[in-house]
Amino acid sequence: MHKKKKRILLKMGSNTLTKETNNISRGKIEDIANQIAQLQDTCEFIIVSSGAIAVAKQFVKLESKQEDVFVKQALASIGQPHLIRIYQEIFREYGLLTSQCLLSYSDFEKEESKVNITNTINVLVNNNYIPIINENDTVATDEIKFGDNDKLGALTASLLNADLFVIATNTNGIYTKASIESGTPKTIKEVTNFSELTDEVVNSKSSHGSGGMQSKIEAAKVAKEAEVETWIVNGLEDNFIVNAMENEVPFTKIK
Ligand SMILES: Nc1ncnc2c1ncn2[C@@H]1O[C@H](COP(=O)(O)OP(=O)(O)O)[C@@H](O)[C@H]1O
Ligand SMILES: N[C@@H](CCC(=O)OP(=O)(O)O)C(=O)O
Repeated sequence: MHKKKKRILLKMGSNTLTKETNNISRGKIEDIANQIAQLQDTCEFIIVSSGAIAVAKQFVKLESKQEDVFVKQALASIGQPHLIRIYQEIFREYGLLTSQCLLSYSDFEKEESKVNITNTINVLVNNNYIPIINENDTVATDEIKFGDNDKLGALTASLLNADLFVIATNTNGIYTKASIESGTPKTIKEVTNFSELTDEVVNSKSSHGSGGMQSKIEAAKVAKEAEVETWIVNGLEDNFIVNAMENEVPFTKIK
């Protein structure tokens, strides 16, 4: 009998996509494609990817006396088609098909939009297309102001009944605060109760990151309410999804 595939929502931040440089890493996108190709018989993927602003910054500097956020929105508009082109080129080499969906938080508050998102994405996935989702930064500024696309990932994972929400970041999951302070970071392997985490988050984030670990914890809460399990994994490492599945690397599971 045909077994139902495990639906995985993968969130890639700018930081992991650039491997902490100022350029999008084609190698990282190849790593993602390679993993999806390895897992395609048992898993189906939906990707929430940032990186539009980072790509645009590689080749354009916008002149504007306007607020920073307007400039970011314009950069996102310039970078998004390039970001998707890079995904499309690389994924095609692995025999994988891609599509683009631009969403915003407010779309998740309207019943009609929710039904439309679900229907579109289900048709895409059922036809072996991998939807690549980003915030529609022309109309919404939630994520470029506060978030990390983490919440967008959580809302999408919840709406689309994902079996697993994987947040790729630049640490081996959530570390204990004491271990960060002593300089030997130690991963919290499993979280069942969010109150355990309130004291662990420290006030730092990576070079391109915007929300820090707190926004990932908030996202995991949203996912948990919809009974979706979240994994926070180190997306800088090669084969990070497969290795987490095989328990070969430290990461944080939030059930
Ligand atoms: N307890 C913690 N464990 C791990 N990282 C933490 C913790 N508290 C804060 N952080 C910070 O959160 C960062 C990850 O968030 P962020 O920079 O927004 O990443 P991304 O760009 O992947 O979304 C880490 O690099 C680290 O500086
Ligand atoms: N939507 C925007 C970025 C949103 C954002 O800050 O995301 P992240 O890289 O996850 O911190 C983009 O694609 O550049």
